[in-house]
Amino acid sequence: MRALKLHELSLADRLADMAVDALIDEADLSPKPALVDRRGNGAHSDLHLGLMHASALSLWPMFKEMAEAAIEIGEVGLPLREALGRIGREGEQAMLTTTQGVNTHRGAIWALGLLTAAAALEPRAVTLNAARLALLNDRYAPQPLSHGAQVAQRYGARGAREEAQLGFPSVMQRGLPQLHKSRRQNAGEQNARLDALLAIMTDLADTCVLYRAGLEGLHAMQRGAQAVLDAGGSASLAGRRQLHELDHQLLALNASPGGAADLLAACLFIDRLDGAL
Ligand SMILES: CC(C)(COP(=O)(O)OP(=O)(O)OC[C@H]1O[C@@H](n2cnc3c(N)ncnc32)[C@H](O[C@H]2O[C@H](COP(=O)(O)OP(=O)(O)OP(=O)(O)O)[C@@H](O)[C@H]2O)[C@@H]1O)[C@@H](O)C(=O)NCCC(=O)NCCS
Ligand SMILES: Nc1ncnc2[nH]cnc12
Repeated sequence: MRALKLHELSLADRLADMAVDALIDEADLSPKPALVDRRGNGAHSDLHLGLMHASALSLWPMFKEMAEAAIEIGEVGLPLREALGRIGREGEQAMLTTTQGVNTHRGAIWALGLLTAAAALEPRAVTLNAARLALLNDRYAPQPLSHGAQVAQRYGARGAREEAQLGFPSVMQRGLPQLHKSRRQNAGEQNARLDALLAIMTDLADTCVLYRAGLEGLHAMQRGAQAVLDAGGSASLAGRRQLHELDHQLLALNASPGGAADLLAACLFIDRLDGAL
């Protein structure tokens, strides 16, 4: 039998591979504060690493379909936005079937879905086109009283929607520059990725943290992440001590930065895409 050559994969196949790889790399990265990783389930009683992997793999057909819709429709506009909304909702159902009802990757479906579609349209304008798509109003989107919506009412934090509408500032201005900086400093790839996650955490209005632990949790996350970076980052002994301290603090507050984790996956996706151009 002839071996499958990677370059024979379609653009949509390759983008779906990159999105799933980014989710699996995020899940495997350890030690992440209060998140599911190779050490354990962090602040989650209903999640574990195997479930995160299964969830990520279940989303491959959805990412492929999103990329194909973008290629077929060919431009940013309401038809593509509403196609992505429909495909995203079906993907969410596939995820919930796989995880038996546990929300593993809702935020990632949103962020990586927009980025995958934008990459299929024009790989050199990914965050710009993702933001333009996020600004369009999907007329068929249900308006559930999600955790994000409840937190928006209570604290005025706008979370995942705004992050995408602004072109992913936490990724482009914090995560990616830190990833590159830590790599330049020879921190090692895993430490560079941890530093990128921490950089995202320093300023994010993570609605998962706000919902579970309020402003106290959010401030603990932001300050603790900054303290690790100030101490020298994950590759330094002082930074590692701060990282363990942050893990303990967030676990005590039951504060899981799931939004930051999704944005790290978005950061790794864009990094991979840049490398492929
Ligand atoms: C437009 C949507 C993004 C909906 O947003 P909204 O804020 O209304 O809804 P949420 O359901 O709260 O989902 C937002 C998820 O985004 C992640 N997130 C949080 N803060 C940010 C941020 N500042 N920037 C970016 N991303 C952020 C986060 O996802 C992760 O957390 C999930 C677990 O959360 P939760 O269920 O609250 O978990 P627990 O506390 O553990 O629950 P319990 O144990 O207490 O039960 C996990 O999945 C991570 O992924 C937020 O959860 C968009 O989602 C939407 O409209 N979707 C509909 C389908 C659609 O149109 N898709 C579009 C395809 S392009
Ligand atoms: N590693 C992780 N742990 C908990 N929630 C998450 N949401 C996305 N990635 C996650």
